[in-house]
Amino acid sequence: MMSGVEIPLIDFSGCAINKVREEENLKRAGQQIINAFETVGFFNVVNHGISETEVADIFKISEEFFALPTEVKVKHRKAKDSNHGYVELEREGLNPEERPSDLKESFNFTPKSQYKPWPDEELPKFKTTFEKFWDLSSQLTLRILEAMAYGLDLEPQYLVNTHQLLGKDGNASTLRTMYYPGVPSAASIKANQVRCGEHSDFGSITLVYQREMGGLEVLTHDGRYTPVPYIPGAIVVNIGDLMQRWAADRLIAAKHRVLFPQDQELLSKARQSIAFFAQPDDQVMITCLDGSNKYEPIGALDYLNMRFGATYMDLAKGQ
Ligand SMILES: O=C(O)CCC(=O)C(=O)O
Ligand SMILES: [Fe+2]
Repeated sequence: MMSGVEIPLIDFSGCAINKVREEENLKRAGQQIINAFETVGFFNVVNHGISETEVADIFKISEEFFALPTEVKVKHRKAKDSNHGYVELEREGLNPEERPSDLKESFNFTPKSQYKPWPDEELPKFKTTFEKFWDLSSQLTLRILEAMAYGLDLEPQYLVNTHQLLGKDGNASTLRTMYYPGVPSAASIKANQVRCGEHSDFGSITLVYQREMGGLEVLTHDGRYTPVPYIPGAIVVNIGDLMQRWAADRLIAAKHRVLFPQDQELLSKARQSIAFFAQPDDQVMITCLDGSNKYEPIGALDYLNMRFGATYMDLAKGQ
C-alpha cells in the first residue's frame, strides 16, 4: 500500500464469542483495541468466532432480496418513524452538503417483535437469517465492549451494562445490509456522486462486513483516505461519534467513505456490505468517561436523534 498508515489487525482468538471469556485475554485485546481507536479509529479483527459460512449466508440472502423487482422491495419500505425496512436507491446521502445521494440501497433490521415488514413471502429464510446474524454480531459487540472497558481502565462490565437492551425496546442498535449496484460506465454517474459519502458513524461501535472487492476507505492522520483491506474472515470495527464524545476525544471516530472503483470491470460489479451499528440503551447518559466535563452529559437516544435529524433532512424535502 502506498500510504504510510496501516489499518491495525487484531487477533481476537482469546476472546472469540464461541469461547469462555478469560480476563487475561480480554485485557490484552483491550489494550490493542484502545490503541487502534486512539490512532486510526478502525481495525480489522480475525478469529472472532463468527464463521465465514454464517457471513456468506447473510450476504447471499441479501443479494436475493436486492435482486427482487423494485415494486416488491418497496412493499417492505422503512416507515418514517421506524428504523426497520427497505431504503430505496439514492434515498440517503451520508455527505449531503457536498454530494448527491449515495448510489446504494439498503435494508435495516431491528429484531423487535412489533417491527415489520419482512419479505416472508418472497424469501422465507430472510427473517431467521437476520435474527441469527443479529445474535452473532451483538455477542461480538459485547465482547469488544468488555475488552474496551479493560483497555480504558473502567469497571469491566461498564460498557456492556450500557448495552443491556441490545435487540429489545429501549435500544436503537441496527443491523443493515447494503447494496451498491454495478455501474455500466463512469459517464452514468452523477457529478460528485459516490457509493457512500464521507461520514463518521453516530453510535458506540460499528462492525462492517466487507467482501473480496473491499472499497472502504478511512481518513487517517496523514490527511489521506487509506483503504481498509479486505482480509478473508475479518470484520472491520470502528467507533462512532457518540463513543468519541464519551471518551472525551481520547478515541477517534474516523471519517470513512466508499468511492466507485476506477477499474471499468470492477465498476460494473455490484458491491455489498453489512454493518452492525451498536448504540447504548436509549436512556444511558453519556458523560465523559475520564471524569472531565469536556462535553455536557447527553442521553444516548437524544444524541442519536440529533444526528439522524441532520442526515434525513434531505429525505424530508424529497417527499
Ligand atoms: O459499505 C461500507 O463498507 C461502509 C458503509 C458505512 O460506512 C455506513 O453505512 O456507515
Ligand atoms: Fe459508516
